[in-house]
Amino acid sequence: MIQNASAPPFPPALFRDLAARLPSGAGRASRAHEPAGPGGRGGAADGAAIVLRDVAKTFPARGSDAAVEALADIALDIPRSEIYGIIGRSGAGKSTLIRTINGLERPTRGEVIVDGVTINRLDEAALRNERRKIGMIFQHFNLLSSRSAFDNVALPLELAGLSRVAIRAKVERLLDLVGLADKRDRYPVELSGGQKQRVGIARALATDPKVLLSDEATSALDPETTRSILALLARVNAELGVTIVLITHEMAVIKEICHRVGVIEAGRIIEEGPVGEVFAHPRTATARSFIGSLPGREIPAALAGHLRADPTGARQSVLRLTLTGAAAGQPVVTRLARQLGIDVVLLGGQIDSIGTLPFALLYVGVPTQAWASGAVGAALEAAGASTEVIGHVL
Ligand SMILES: Nc1ncnc2c1ncn2[C@@H]1O[C@H](COP(=O)(O)OP(=O)(O)OP(=O)(O)O)[C@@H](O)[C@H]1O
Repeated sequence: MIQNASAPPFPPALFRDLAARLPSGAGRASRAHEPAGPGGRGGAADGAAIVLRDVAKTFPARGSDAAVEALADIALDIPRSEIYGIIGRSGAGKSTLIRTINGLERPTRGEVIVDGVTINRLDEAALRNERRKIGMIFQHFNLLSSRSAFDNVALPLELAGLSRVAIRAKVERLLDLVGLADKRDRYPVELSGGQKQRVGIARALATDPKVLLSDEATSALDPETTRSILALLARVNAELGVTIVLITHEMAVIKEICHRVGVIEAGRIIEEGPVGEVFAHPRTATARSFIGSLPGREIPAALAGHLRADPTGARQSVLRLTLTGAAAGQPVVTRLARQLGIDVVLLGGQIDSIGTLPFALLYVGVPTQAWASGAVGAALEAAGASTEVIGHVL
């Protein structure tokens, strides 16, 4: 069954209704990349939704397999009502991290505090109770195939002991919320991937969680369906105020809806900050490579084979310019050419935005002599461009 990728109906009254029933902080209208708090730390005044203090997780040696240090010294503050993305390659520790946040894994060391409660100190019964504040969605949806969409969403409410009447009212509202009112009696096998994920989101929201964890929730979906699911998550965050932590290996997902991002590698957060800042000024090779993997960000193929690291005898130096905010709207390249009286060749790039932040990445060629003199670098710095030399051409 093909999912209609166009935006589903989201009756505003329905969001208001759900928001009114959620605890403080919910329903705050914050748009993606524009968290409500100062300095991009939306809700910093309310405290963080999730705090990880020096969290480590080592899986013990088993048989001939050595022990694995999956997480090491993770310290993170995830502000309330934000969308926090964690990106990393396969085996970096993403799933272990998210499973540690919802108490499925107990850390070997450190503290995991969700909504003020140190969850790794709770006994099983208290943890089960606390988990109601934490919803989770999965790459492969994890729906029960023997239950209809309605009954899948109803399950956590049945477990919580709600009456049939209350369950019915709530499930109908949630199915409406995710745009699936007309599919309530369908079984998972009769739904598209995007529709199954909508059921997953409705089910995760059933217990009015303060935090929603998303474990590669769009990795099994096509690009259009991915966008529609991400739009739904952004709306859940903005209108219900639910803090979302999503793990992914795709920078496009981070770019689309996250306020902040943490880059995880070998069990450590090696870089973190507001998405715009990390995109504009990545500090680690891993972050640069994730950003470079976005369409339009790679070095133009026709150029890649001709680049040399050594500028000796080169005619042209190839620069990668990153312009964000006001600088992205300025005629930086023409000004550079005029100011220094040099030819500047446009070789490739992309004009884009991260949320509402304008963003341009340009590959330009300048005379090697002008680059070597330092004049080009100084003029670009004054214009607010972040500049990297990526090679030289004979
Ligand atoms: N239950 C376990 N027992 C032993 N080792 C484990 C266990 N779970 C994870 N690991 C190891 O911990 C490391 C981190 O795994 P994790 O699944 O968290 O990575 P990931 O970033 O989610 O990877 P992927 O994107 O491939 O799912 C890996 O080396 C993995 O083999």
